[in-house]
Amino acid sequence: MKAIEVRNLRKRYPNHLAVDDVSFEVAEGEIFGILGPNGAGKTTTVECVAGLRPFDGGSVRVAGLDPREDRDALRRVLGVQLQSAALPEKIKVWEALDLYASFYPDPADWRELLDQVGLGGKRDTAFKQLSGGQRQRLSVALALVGRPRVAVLDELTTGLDPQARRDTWELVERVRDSGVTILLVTHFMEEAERLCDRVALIDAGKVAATGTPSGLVAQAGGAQRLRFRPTAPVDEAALLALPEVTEVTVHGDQVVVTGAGNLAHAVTLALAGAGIVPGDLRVEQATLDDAFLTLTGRTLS
Ligand SMILES: Nc1ncnc2c1ncn2[C@@H]1O[C@H](COP(=O)(O)OP(=O)(O)OP(=O)(O)O)[C@@H](O)[C@H]1O
Repeated sequence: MKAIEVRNLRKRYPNHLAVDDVSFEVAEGEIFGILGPNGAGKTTTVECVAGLRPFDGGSVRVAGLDPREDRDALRRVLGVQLQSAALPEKIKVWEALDLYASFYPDPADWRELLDQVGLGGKRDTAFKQLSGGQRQRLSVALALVGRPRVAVLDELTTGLDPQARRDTWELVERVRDSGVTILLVTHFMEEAERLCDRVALIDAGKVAATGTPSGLVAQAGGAQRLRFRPTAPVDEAALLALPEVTEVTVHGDQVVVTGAGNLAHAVTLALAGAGIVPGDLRVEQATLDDAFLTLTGRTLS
């Protein structure tokens, strides 16, 4: 059985078709990403998956359960961390966890969970006194306190500084290693590339493509770019004749070579043969953003 199955999901708000046709499957133990720009319909999709929003068409199963019919059973297998997790300002960290734990028949030991998310020293701190990163980690702990099989994490690292973001990524990996399947919503390409086993690229309420991050990049052409300042003029035609090269452009004293395969090796070898040194050589790999652009004509940001 798949951990999550979404088929032809459709959700219309009064003035807006937010989710037009979204289908994907998530296997047990996967970190599955929903990646797309602001307004693409990501949050609406996961809210429908989590049983928090009615939808107009299609079907959703989480661990075989229908969020519309099996609400109580769903609550026991699914943990949800949403973008706008609002807690009372004065509630202490331990009180929030204790409260959430009381909703479940067999909750996790929240003291252990606090240590796992790195908030062991903050148990008596009021919610309003936590930093952004600490609030995010508390929201992950709250999503996990019911020992879910599946966790939904929405825009988990938005607003965090780079170090807090990396810490949160490690936390998510540890959660997955403990056996939880994760559905992760993000509009950060780096986050999807770093964390996700597979990704659905969502644009304007539709899935543009689904696959592994590297597979999606390769599917969209998998282009690489080399930039360098040659010590002597390059023979553009000779570079273009290499099977790895698709384009050569010269901007002032900088040359940009685009291609695929073992591009860096082929080009540097050809340059060496001509006695040219590629100064300031930089190799740029195509990213999920490039893949998104190729597939949709839009960028993620
Ligand atoms: N409650 C609502 N009523 C009406 N329209 C809504 C509602 N919630 C979202 N929308 C609209 O639906 C579209 C999809 O919103 P959604 O929040 O699902 O996108 P998203 O991909 O999660 O974006 P973001 O990353 O900005 O959260 C947007 O155009 C949004 O303005």
